[in-house]
Amino acid sequence: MTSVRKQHDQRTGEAVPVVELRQVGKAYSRKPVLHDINWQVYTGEYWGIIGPNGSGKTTLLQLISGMEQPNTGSVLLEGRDIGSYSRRRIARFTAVLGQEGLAPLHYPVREVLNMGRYPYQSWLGRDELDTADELIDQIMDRLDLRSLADRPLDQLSGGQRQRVAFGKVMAQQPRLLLLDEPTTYLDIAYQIHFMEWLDEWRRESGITIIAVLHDLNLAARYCDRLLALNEGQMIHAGTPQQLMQEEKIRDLFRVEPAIVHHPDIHVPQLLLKRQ
Ligand SMILES: Nc1ncnc2c1ncn2[C@@H]1O[C@H](COP(=O)(O)OP(=O)(O)OP(=O)(O)O)[C@@H](O)[C@H]1O
Repeated sequence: MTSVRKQHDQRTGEAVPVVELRQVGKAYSRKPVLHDINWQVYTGEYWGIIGPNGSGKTTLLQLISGMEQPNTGSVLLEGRDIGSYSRRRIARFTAVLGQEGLAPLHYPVREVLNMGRYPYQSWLGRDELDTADELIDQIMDRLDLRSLADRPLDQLSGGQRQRVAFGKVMAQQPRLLLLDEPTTYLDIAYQIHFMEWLDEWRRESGITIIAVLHDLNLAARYCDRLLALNEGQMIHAGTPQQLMQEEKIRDLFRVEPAIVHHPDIHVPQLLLKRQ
């Protein structure tokens, strides 16, 4: 797998954020859904976005992926306004994995993984990476997909399709990975496998990850930073230790929390008391 290098400002020598939001606001049909978001994400960071339903998490991801445009402020990728990038350039830079994974189409798994290489292929289908086939093989091994290589997607379970979707974004070799509740359809064993694969990939390649996660315990365990949104406002940004505090979780989600510490890895974990 290729590794991602940190970008620096040539004049000042300072690290340039991979993603920067400056005073970003977004409204749908005049209804504001994000207000004045200022946020910087640096190479190799792993951010979890948390917050109640409807707080603007998916909209934030859509602004960073270029699917939606802000009404006010600007979104920058490596210091340049996202509007100045071509579609193909964004497809090489950013990969998006949603909770739905992939539609159950009649395409074999290997071909679907190969679709992740489209941004690198000429119109004749030639990949600019000579070792693209080996890359796909490595990904299939890592994700336990070898035995499914020739099976069409529409004969796989939802969880298997989600693994294929993950393989496809790995094949895309992005610098930035955006995940929207990626573990929703996975059983608890695959949830942990998935988060471990992601962690391994990040450590090897230095990829930057931003993930919307409803499961605060997974977020606290794997992310090194959390951003909390409430009604379109950025309420907190900090480490899991800073955010996973009873008062903050109570205010954000209107629940009665009890924070305990994981017995092995000493990260804060959430239990819910009866209301
Ligand atoms: N395409 C759209 N058109 C109109 N309103 C939208 C659109 N997309 C989102 N919204 C509204 O924007 C607000 C934020 O939605 P968003 O999906 O970003 O929230 P979320 O935090 O991801 O929610 P959830 O946790 O339920 O997935 C909601 O009130 C939603 O109804």
